[in-house]
Amino acid sequence: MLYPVAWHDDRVSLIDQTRLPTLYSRVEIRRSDDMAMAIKTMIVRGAPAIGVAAAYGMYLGAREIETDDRAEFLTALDGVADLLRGTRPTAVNLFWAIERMLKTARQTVGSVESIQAVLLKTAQEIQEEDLRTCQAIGDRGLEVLPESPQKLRILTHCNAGALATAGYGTALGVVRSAWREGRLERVYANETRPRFQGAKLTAWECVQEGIPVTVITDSMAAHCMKEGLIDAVVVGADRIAANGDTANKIGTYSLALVARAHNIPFFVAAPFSTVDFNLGDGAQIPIEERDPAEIYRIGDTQLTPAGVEFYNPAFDVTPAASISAIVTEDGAIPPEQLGGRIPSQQNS
Ligand SMILES: CSC[C@@H](O)[C@@H](O)C(=O)COP(=O)(O)O
Repeated sequence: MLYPVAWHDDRVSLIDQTRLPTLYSRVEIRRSDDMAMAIKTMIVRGAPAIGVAAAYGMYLGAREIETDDRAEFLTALDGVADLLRGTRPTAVNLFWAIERMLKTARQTVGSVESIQAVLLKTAQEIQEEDLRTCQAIGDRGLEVLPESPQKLRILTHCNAGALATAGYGTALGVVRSAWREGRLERVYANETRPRFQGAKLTAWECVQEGIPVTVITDSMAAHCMKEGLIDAVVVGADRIAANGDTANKIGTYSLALVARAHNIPFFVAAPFSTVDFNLGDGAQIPIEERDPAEIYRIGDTQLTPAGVEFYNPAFDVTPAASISAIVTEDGAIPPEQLGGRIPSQQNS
């Protein structure tokens, strides 16, 4: 199993996802500002993995605070939270994990040292919970996949795999479970412009596990559906509003539309930590805009002439009505019923 975030004695070890698939390497993180930078530069990426990384970032920041005074400590910890919150705006798991760490710190009675110890334990719990959650999502996904053909061809977008979570993955968790149960023929992976998470990361994960994978460019999805090559689409999510509208990697929305046009089921696989029950609908989800260089340059190659302008939104919002079901750790939920399913810990 792949673990993109790992705690080792006194530091966090991250798989450097900017270097895959050419090079598998790990980056050692000892400070909260380095963790913030790792999230911003996408050394670690994918909503649940960002949440886990931010939780450890909060602990690293807590460890850096030099005071015995509880009030001073909690004020300084708010500063760490602000630093980490400023890294990426769309994936709600980031904010969810930071809030949970802050709440834990405020509720812990005792010395600063004891709060620091509890924060490390909480970050580890968030990580372990996400791994269990993803395994549950993967297995519960089997309940909604089409019954025929016996072996399915599943199309996915971006990377919602082990690399994007504590391990196992959400959308790719469903793929992994289907593969284990003999229900998968192959994965079609959209390359996912502009950063190629599908071509680089999803394909790499599949190759690691011997799961047959075909990479296509994003513009080929409709054609492949028309050719009868796709039985189901399964994607992850960065933030889901209470009405089921779902923000995920740019290109997901058009994929949902073409899936509907071809009568192919379109599933979102995500943990409850990705649902933002405070937002009534997807129009309120903040969409990250990234450096235009992601569009106009690949490696050292400049793709466009000088003088053109760019727009580089990293995510889009798929309306709930275009989603067949949201596969959570509690099973598949019709998007319109999501609002009634606030888990108790998010209700408080
Ligand atoms: C289980 S990960 C789900 C999403 O976070 C994933 O599909 C995605 O859009 C990741 O975007 P990224 O910009 O690579 O962080």
